[in-house]
Parts: sequence; C-alpha cells; structure tokens
Amino acid sequence: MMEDAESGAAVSLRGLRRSFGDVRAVDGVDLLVAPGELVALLGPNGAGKTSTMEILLGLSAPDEGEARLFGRPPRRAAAQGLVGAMLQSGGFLHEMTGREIVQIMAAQYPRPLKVDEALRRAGVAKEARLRYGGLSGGQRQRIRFAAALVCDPDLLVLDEPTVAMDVQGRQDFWAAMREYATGGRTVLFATHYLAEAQDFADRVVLMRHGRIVADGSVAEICARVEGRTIRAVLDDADPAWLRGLPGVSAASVHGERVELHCQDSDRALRALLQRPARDVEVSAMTLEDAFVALTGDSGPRGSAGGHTVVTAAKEV
Ligand SMILES: Nc1ncnc2c1ncn2[C@@H]1O[C@H](COP(=O)(O)OP(=O)(O)OP(=O)(O)O)[C@@H](O)[C@H]1O
Repeated sequence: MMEDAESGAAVSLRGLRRSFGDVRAVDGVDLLVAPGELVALLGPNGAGKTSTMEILLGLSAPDEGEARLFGRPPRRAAAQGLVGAMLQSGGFLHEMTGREIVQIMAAQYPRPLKVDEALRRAGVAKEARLRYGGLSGGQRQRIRFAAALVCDPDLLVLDEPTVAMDVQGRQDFWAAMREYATGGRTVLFATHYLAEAQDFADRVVLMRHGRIVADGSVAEICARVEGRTIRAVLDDADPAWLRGLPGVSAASVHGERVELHCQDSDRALRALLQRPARDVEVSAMTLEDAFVALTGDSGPRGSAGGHTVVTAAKEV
C-alpha cells in the first residue's frame, strides 16, 4: 500500500536526516505529496523547512534517508523539467535583463514554455526588459518565479515566494499560482504568512526542530488544538486574575485588551463577566493559534489574525 502511494507520489521523502554540527536541521522527515496537492510548509525560524526543500531538490545530500520526485532522484526530475524551484538562496547576474535570465533557463529544458508566456504568467513582462540588478525586491521575485515556471513543471517548490512583495504583488502572485495549479499540478511552498497557507493550501505541514509535528487541512490542524479563544476589553485587567479563572489555560493582556485561551470557554466566560468586560468575542482556534500551540513559537510577524497568544507549547 505504502509502496503504491510512493511510486505515484509527486514528492516522497523517507527518513530524511541532516545535521550541521550539533544542529539537527532535519530530524527524521517522512512525507508523501500526491500529484495535484497544494501543500504549505510552515514552522518557526530554524524549523528545517529550507533544509528539507534543498534535499528534496537534490541541492544537498541527506545524512540519512531518501528523496524522490515522481519516482526519480531529484536531480533527474529537475533535468527532465518536471520541477521548478524558487529558493531564498542564490541569485542571478545583476547585469542581465530579466528576459535574458529566463531565456537561459528555458534553454536548459526539453519542453520549455515560450519565454514571453512565462514572463506574462509571472506578471513581469514589462519589467523583464530592465537589468535584474535595477529591479525592486518584489520585481526580482517575479523574475525568479518566471525562471521557475519556464520549464513548464509538474511540481513547483517555493521557499517564501512572496517575501519582499507588496500587497498587490502577493495577490497577483497567488492568482498566477491558481492558474498554474489548475489541471492537477503540485505545489509545495514554505511561508511565514499564515494567511497565504489558509487561502491557498489544501494541506498544511507544520515543522518544528526538524520534525513534522502536524499534517492535515487547515481545519484539521486547528482541531488539533482544543478549546476556544475569548477576546474582550477590560479596564485594569490583571493577568494573574485572568489566568486563575476556571476554564482558562493561558491569558495575555495588551493594554485593556485581553485574550484568553480556554479549555472550557463557557465556564471562563461566566467567570470573566463578574467584571465589566466589553466587546466580548468567543472564537474557534485560528491557524495562528494552532501554530503557536503546536510549535511553541510566538508566531511570525505579519501572519493571519494579527495577534499572538501566550500559551504552553504542546508536545505532539
Ligand atoms: N549551511 C548551514 N550551516 C549551518 N547550519 C545550518 C545551515 N543551514 C541550516 N542550518 C541550521 O539548520 C537549522 C534549520 O534551518 P533551515 O534554514 O532549514 O530552517 P527554516 O525552517 O527554513 O528557517 P527560516 O524560516 O528561518 O527560513 C537552523 O538551526 C539553521 O541555523
């Protein structure tokens, strides 16, 4: 059964380990991604996302374990134009135009897209006439996206693809990704923007300390974290009093705004309302709440929800 799933997988990682000195960057990662899946790889800084992606692309060798893309060694899959990648490391010559860069990439593959088509899909047709070195960070990212797309790959691997893009740039990028993904192509992307994972991915893989700690849909990941969140406005909020309320597992106070993580929100709410609380809101766990609880991290900047919660990390 496992073998069948593996032979048909777009990505198959088995028992991957990779250390740098004392640091276990990747510590036993097993992952199967089926063709057509849109997978977000999440985790705090240093969780091992980039190291995992570098191994799966054949850019670095694991100490143990094996990576396969469409049943092939990663480098063979890349040479056949089956996989396009956009990584954080590596750059292009600043003197070349964006168009020249994409042309050079196209020449390396058996069945490339037309260069103009790749530039159009990446939303960078006009700027591609300019020197790469003169482009803004967001425009460079789009040239890199066109370079990843030009081999017309079945799998895209993207490490923080929208970093440095403005709001419009991000929206255009994800629209282009939707166009790419129609027709059953596969995308694996790492991001610190949880809203991007929530909006685009049908599966979320959460990493911490080189290991996968949760894997499922956004709804499934959120359901892993029990309880609800109560938000309210309260004068003279006392964190110690709030933490001691029945049903409350963690509390944070920002000025007069309080946020309570609750195992039993009904009991917590009755206790909270002994005081004149206003603007009370009870909500299910968000992806950010789950991220915090499952990784023990205070959450990335700019992520969905715009708030962080103080809570105990939960080992899984
Ligand atoms: N070439 C290297 N030499 C030494 N240590 C490394 C190297 N590459 C990664 N590491 C270490 O391995 C761990 C995992 O790093 P990695 O870049 O894979 O994490 P990440 O989840 O991608 O983090 P970020 O979100 O910050 O990009 C970190 O502790 C990092 O410092």
